[in-house]
Amino acid sequence: MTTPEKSRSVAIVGAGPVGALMAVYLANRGWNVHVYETRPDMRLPENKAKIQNRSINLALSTRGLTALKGTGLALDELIMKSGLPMRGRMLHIGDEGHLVSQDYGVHGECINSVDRAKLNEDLITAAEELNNVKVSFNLTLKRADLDKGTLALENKETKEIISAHADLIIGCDGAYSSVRNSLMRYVRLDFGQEYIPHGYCELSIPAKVGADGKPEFAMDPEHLHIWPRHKFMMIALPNPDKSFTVTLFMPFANFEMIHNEGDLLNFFEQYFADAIKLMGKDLLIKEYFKNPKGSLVMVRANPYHYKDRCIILGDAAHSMVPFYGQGMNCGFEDVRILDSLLSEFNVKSTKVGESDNSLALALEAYTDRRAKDLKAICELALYNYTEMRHGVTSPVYLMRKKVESWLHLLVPSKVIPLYTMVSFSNRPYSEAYARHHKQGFWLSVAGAAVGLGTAAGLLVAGWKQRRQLKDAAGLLKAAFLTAAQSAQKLVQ
Ligand SMILES: Cc1cc2nc3c(=O)[nH]c(=O)nc-3n(C[C@H](O)[C@H](O)[C@H](O)COP(=O)(O)OP(=O)(O)OC[C@H]3O[C@@H](n4cnc5c(N)ncnc54)[C@H](O)[C@@H]3O)c2cc1C
Ligand SMILES: NC(=O)C1=CN([C@@H]2O[C@H](COP(=O)(O)OP(=O)(O)OC[C@H]3O[C@@H](n4cnc5c(N)ncnc54)[C@H](OP(=O)(O)O)[C@@H]3O)[C@@H](O)[C@H]2O)C=CC1
Ligand SMILES: Nc1ccccc1C(=O)C[C@H](N)C(=O)O
Repeated sequence: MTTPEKSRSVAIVGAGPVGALMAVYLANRGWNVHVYETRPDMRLPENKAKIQNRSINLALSTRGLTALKGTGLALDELIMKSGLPMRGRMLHIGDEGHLVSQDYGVHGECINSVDRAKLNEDLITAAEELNNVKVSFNLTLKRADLDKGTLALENKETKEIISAHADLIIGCDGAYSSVRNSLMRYVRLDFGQEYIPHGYCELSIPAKVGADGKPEFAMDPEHLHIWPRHKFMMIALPNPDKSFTVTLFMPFANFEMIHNEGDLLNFFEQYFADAIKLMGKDLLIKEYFKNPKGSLVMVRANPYHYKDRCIILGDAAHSMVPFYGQGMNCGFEDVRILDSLLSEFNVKSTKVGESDNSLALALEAYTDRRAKDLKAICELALYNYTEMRHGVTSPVYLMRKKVESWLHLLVPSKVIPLYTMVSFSNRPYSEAYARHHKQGFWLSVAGAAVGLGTAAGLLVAGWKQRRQLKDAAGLLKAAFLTAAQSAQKLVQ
């Protein structure tokens, strides 16, 4: 007698961007999907006010777009309808905010500023439009029994505990994941949580009124604006209503030194004078004191799964600091990769007898293959903070960037800038990381050679002219530092 086929049911905990996208992918495979979300439905007008002023926009790039496209529902196009392409960084240097543009890619590649709430709402709607998806709000997962496949969920309003069942439980419930807490009781889960000493506060630059009375951007909207101040920084991303969402990242110790309006204005006059003009003092004061000072946490976990019963994805598995603009992109890539493994291991939408362990194998392969990539992007995200707040102003960094871009144009298969590999490709993060290090030595040598050559040329051509001597001295210094770095790397 053959065992009757059993439809696979999946409970996704968390209807954030990753949970909603996972729901679409699994529904496309014919699974029965139920998503449980602790928050109220943010598409309802009465709930909108509750989520205001929390990380309003996000940078969406190739990995995220590839996963959205992979649904076959043109979700990439839907989200990009209101996305604003940013082709580079605009640095606001010094007290007067002298502007310097640095392109992200040599071929005009862009990352895109998208509205977090709208993206999340669009994905939930796309999931709900599929017949086999149900989304329930106001339900908080309290605990899960992974062997039995049961979930205990609390109704946020009535506090009643309801129970649900699923063959597979997927934790997409963010950095403080409850599914992960349950998973820890079933597997020897290596786990780490680390707060960095820096936090963030969101501010804004409103649209200005144009000559025709219509709203206009107060700064160039095709850039991600950065005020690099070495130990801290401020950034701004454009919004479709022509405002900018500004985020001030700095050590909590510095936030704690600002007690009143006077302290705040003194601090901004000293470091971000050009931004005060754009924000307006009143709005700056109002937003700074009203908006929360968020913390920044890194979470690492391994493994990500338990048998064929549970897996964690997105921030639940790998919360990272936001500085590469990759957290959500990486979470979307998690979904795409898990889906491709379900195909590779021929996991059917129905379970075929007790001996069908295809799902367990697919989940195991996910942990095995994904771990090194998630480790790499978490490290890169942290590294990018130093680059954004400090590196972008250093001559060594600038020279390396230039040389790297030239070489990429000349020999694109041999030299690819790290930023291009991370933000404009789907190449595994660990490969990008390893390749960047390999390229590093030769780039430093090439950088030093270019620097020395240019400096020597300048010296010969204009040794009498002080200004050129100054330029040459700068370049020589950069070349020397680059050469010293190369030598150091060689010794290591
Ligand atoms: C300041 C800042 C800027 C960022 N900028 C970018 C960027 O530019 N680009 C980028 O790619 N990433 C960015 N990120 C990272 C990005 O926000 C996250 O990686 C992304 O939100 C993760 O999505 P997620 O669905 O895994 O988790 P979340 O977005 O955290 O969603 C989790 C969901 O689960 C729900 N939930 C939690 N607990 C429970 C429970 N017990 N029961 C039921 N539901 C639950 C939550 O309410 C939430 O809706 C940024 C992060 C920050 C803080
Ligand atoms: N990597 C990072 O540094 C950061 C990442 N993020 C990511 O972006 C997502 C969206 O951000 P946002 O909307 O601001 O998220 P929230 O700050 O609103 O938090 C989302 C969820 O996490 C819970 N939570 C918050 N702080 C803690 C804590 N210290 N301990 C336990 N649980 C906590 C909240 O529970 P409750 O509803 O009970 O308050 C809520 O369920 C986050 O969920 C996270 O994944 C956000 C901030 C920093
Ligand atoms: N979205 C962000 C949120 C916070 C901090 C940085 C970003 C970035 O996107 C940085 C961008 N990738 C850069 O390297 O210039």
